[in-house]
Amino acid sequence: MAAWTSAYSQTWEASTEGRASPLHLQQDGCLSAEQLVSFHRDGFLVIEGFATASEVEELRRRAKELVEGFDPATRSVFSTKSQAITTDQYFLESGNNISFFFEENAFREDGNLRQDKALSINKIGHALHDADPVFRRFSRSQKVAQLAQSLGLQRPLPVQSMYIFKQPKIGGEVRPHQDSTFLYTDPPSVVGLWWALEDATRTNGCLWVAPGSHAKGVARRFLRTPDDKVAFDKDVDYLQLFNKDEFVPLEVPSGSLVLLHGANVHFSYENQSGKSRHAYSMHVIEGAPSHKYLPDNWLQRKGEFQFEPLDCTST
Ligand SMILES: O=C(O)CCC(=O)C(=O)O
Ligand SMILES: [Fe+2]
Repeated sequence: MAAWTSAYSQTWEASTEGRASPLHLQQDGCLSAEQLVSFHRDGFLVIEGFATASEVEELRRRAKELVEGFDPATRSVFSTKSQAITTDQYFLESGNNISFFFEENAFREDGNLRQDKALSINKIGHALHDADPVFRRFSRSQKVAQLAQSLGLQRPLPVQSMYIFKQPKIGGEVRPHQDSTFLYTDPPSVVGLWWALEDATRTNGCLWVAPGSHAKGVARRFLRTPDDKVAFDKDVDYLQLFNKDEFVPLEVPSGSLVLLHGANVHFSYENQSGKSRHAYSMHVIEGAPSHKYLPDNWLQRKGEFQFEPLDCTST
């Protein structure tokens, strides 16, 4: 086991000694029965080596290109602390396209960027998996479809994707939250697929998850109001519901996939280190008629791209 192993996965490894690797996919590209048990028990699962080095490289290169082609005059700041900033039209429309969100601390008081735009962007979202050919290819690859199916999704439907930079020094904190808050289906079905595109460590702001937190259900929703604003339906302080010491760090090497149950509570600290922590994340729901994607979710598709399921015909 490499030096990456977090406190959590060491425990896992010890308790599964002698069995097939709990940290890798099976040869057939599916999750093992043990991995499924672990995912449903804990609300998350780490799979190392899911993306190859060349896939990681390709996604990183493409993100770099997208940023190079972006004109920072059209600016929007991403903040999980103050959602008010994200209520603008740019945010709402980003569910349909490729939009760029700056780090909160990217700007000087005079409004100019502190550093190069390539080191100032918090994330790109939220339709990379549909609107960009390179992200589309990876997101809709057979191995991703197979993984989604092996999680039990009948009609895996990706609804949101993000390239997250977690920039050196200014990479913002992501406050504790549940992904189903933002992409609610009735009944809930969201699974987050989060790929490390660089080694993620405690130093550069890895994910922290509360094992078992999904069992308490989804605490609140983030809604699009009838006048096209966004708001939470209630105030929830996750750190009152969970102690900080219930969270474990997921220190994972580049190429790892972290699966997050939609009700899992997770967060990441700001990145105070000099190293970035790039990640690509895609949220998938059950797209079968048994599950309804609610019309008051903030992310609604209009125009060119409609939601489109992963192609499971060849898996
Ligand atoms: O990358 C992070 O720090 C948080 C990402 C996240 O919350 C997600 O992808 O659901
Ligand atoms: Fe999340």
